[in-house]
Amino acid sequence: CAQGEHFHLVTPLLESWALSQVVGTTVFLKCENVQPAGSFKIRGIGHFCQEMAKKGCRHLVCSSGGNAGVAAAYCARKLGIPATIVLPEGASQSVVRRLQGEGAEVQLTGKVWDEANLRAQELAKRDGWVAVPPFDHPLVWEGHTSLVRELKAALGTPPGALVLAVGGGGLLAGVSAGLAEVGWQHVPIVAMETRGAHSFNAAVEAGRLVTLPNITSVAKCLGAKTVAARALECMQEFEIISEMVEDREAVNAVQRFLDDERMLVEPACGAALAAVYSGLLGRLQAEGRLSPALASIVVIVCGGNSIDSRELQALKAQLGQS
Ligand SMILES: COC[C@H](NCc1c(COP(=O)(O)O)cnc(C)c1O)C(=O)O
Repeated sequence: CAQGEHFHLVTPLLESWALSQVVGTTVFLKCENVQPAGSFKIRGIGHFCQEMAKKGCRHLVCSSGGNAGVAAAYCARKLGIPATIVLPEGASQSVVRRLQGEGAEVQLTGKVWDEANLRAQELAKRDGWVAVPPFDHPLVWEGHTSLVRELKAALGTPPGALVLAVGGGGLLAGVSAGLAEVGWQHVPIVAMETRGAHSFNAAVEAGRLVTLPNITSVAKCLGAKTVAARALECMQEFEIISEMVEDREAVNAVQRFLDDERMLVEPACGAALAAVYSGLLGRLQAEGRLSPALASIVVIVCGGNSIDSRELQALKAQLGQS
């Protein structure tokens, strides 16, 4: 559909010489970090907000680790609807500043997203208010499918594997739906989390939804204590490999990506990039869980606003990295 009909951009699919060297096969980067509002979220959140506006919603309220909130605030401004964004207390100042810049009211409450979400659900009871789900809603997943249509248009033939990060599982659910839509349902998805925000991996290991006791990872934007049920269902319908990396691997990947491609992304995105930089993809090939001869690999560079050079230095110091 014409650009004017949706808020997201068609993003570049860059062939990365540097990451291709690391993996030994062609790595394409789907650059969602250059989307308006700074991450892939605009796809699903934009679609949801536009549908709610058509139904006469008068106030949007979004609980978020940060990026869904920035997307919701951006959409609200474009739609001329007031927005209230509820974030956990530890949310990065750069995100709070950005939200205020978008004209949204910001509330900080709770230690993790799940607690902020309780406040958003309360506020959504007000007349004309609508809660914008950051990851667990069919309209959000439907909006995210646009990413896969763009991959199909750009590549023609399916990639050997797709790498993405999992927080609440909305991106995974949307990409899976997109793969089914374009006939690529057999493309393996490497679903990455950081330890301490690994609600999807815990659910996969247990065979049922698991609620983590807390979020201990620095990747707060992956910090949903329970993954969406739909994400776990996708395990039955698609080729999904659930993997976990340490915080230091995710932050190291952020640094290496900055040096390799001159783009700064947050640790949530570093979790996906760590599949390349930590050697995990090579290990999966050696174990036979991925084909040794992959035609190409697409990494979804999900982006994220919760990072700047000062925060990266602080993270490296906190994790004892030079
Ligand atoms: C608690 O936070 C959930 C959600 N962030 C989710 C997120 C993800 C994972 O997407 P999901 O699996 O939640 O759809 C990946 N990469 C980035 C940069 C993200 O911000 C949010 O912003 O509210």
